Amino acid sequence: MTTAKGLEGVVATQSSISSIINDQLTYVGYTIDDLAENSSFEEVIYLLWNLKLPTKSELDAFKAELADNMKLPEPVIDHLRSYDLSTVHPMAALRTAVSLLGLYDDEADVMEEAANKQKALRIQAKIATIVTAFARIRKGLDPVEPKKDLSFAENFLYMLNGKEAKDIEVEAINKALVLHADHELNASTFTARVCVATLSDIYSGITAAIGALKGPLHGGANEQVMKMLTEIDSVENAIPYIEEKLKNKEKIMGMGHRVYKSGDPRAKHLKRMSKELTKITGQDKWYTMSVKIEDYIKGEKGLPANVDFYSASVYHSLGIDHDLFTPLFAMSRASGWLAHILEQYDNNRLIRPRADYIGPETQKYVAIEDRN
Ligand SMILES: CC(=O)SCCNC(=O)CCNC(=O)[C@H](O)C(C)(C)COP(=O)(O)OP(=O)(O)OC[C@H]1O[C@@H](n2cnc3c(N)ncnc32)[C@H](O)[C@@H]1OP(=O)(O)O
Ligand SMILES: O=C([O-])CC(=O)C(=O)O
Repeated sequence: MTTAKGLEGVVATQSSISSIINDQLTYVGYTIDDLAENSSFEEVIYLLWNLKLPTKSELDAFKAELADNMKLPEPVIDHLRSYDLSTVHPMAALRTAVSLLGLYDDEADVMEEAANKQKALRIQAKIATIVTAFARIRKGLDPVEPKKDLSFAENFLYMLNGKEAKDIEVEAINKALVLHADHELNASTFTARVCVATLSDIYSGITAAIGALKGPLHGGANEQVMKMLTEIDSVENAIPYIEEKLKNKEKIMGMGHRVYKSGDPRAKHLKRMSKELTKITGQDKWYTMSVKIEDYIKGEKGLPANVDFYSASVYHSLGIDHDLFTPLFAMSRASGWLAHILEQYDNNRLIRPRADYIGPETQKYVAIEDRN
């Protein structure tokens, strides 16, 4: 048996959803650069789920359906109110709430394609409502109901802050949502596919995926980047801080990638946004510090910044709480998870790799009173 630690280089499935070839990311053949500049998040969700861009009337109908499904069942809101708000991480709350949503969906275990597509829509629509309801409840505020005439990005900011956002904020969130929507067989998407390949339900698949995204080697890195920047605090302190971390063999969050070697094509968009937004808000030290770190790590270790690196200063300059950075990633990536779940159901086979056993050879059972 040959083992590929961390499944590096293993091709585990075929997919028509997104590709990473020569460090270029495409969704259904459209480059991420084109989509980031031109598309709305709703258009991207439609693309990932239908493998084609919508016409104007298809997009209008899809947006209306999403908006219609954003409201949460009351018991889910009550449940969010029941946590110990001082200790629960929003990713844990989101993971639990998505699982709970399944209990209020009569079709949760109906496996027909049409029912699964409807559930995908319901989950995608409700995920921003969960994140924002939790964010408000823990501040002692009431959740804000979504407005049907707002886009997904507008509604997220509206439900979070209780007032409609400025155009520049909406553009930034929309672009971030587009950039994070799908990424081939990343750890959380693979998790979702493994889960539903047992023919388990869609809520289980998304719950499992949220759990995988939460980790700091994956989506959880964006929160850790901001923690690091906050600890560094000044531009002068950036390189000495990083030198110390590298000396201690610690990883620098937001740097490195399993697949990209020359650079993550999403990072340049977030870098540009970070420059613009930190300047407008008079907090350009976060951007300057980030550039210094990026250049230093590239020079010292040859590692590129990944999608999580500049998203941290972007979200910070939009006034978003640092522990909401990964839930924001999840709101976007849910669209990719759901696309992959539907694709997995469509051409399913149980996912079951082997392990190369390296434990003790066959042993004789020892009665408990004879063990030492
Ligand atoms: C949305 C996303 O999930 S993007 C990724 C988000 N995660 C992060 O930003 C966390 C920091 N980065 C990392 O931990 C890694 O680069 C990963 C997890 C993204 C990719 O990891 P892998 O491909 O498994 O690389 P692995 O962890 O084996 O590292 C290979 C070598 O590069 C080093 N390395 C990799 N990333 C970093 C880093 N961020 N800082 C310092 N050294 C690093 C490792 O220490 C290792 O060095 P060694 O061979 O001397 O032991
Ligand atoms: O693909 C990966 O390994 C991680 C990543 O960048 C993502 O999920 O967006």
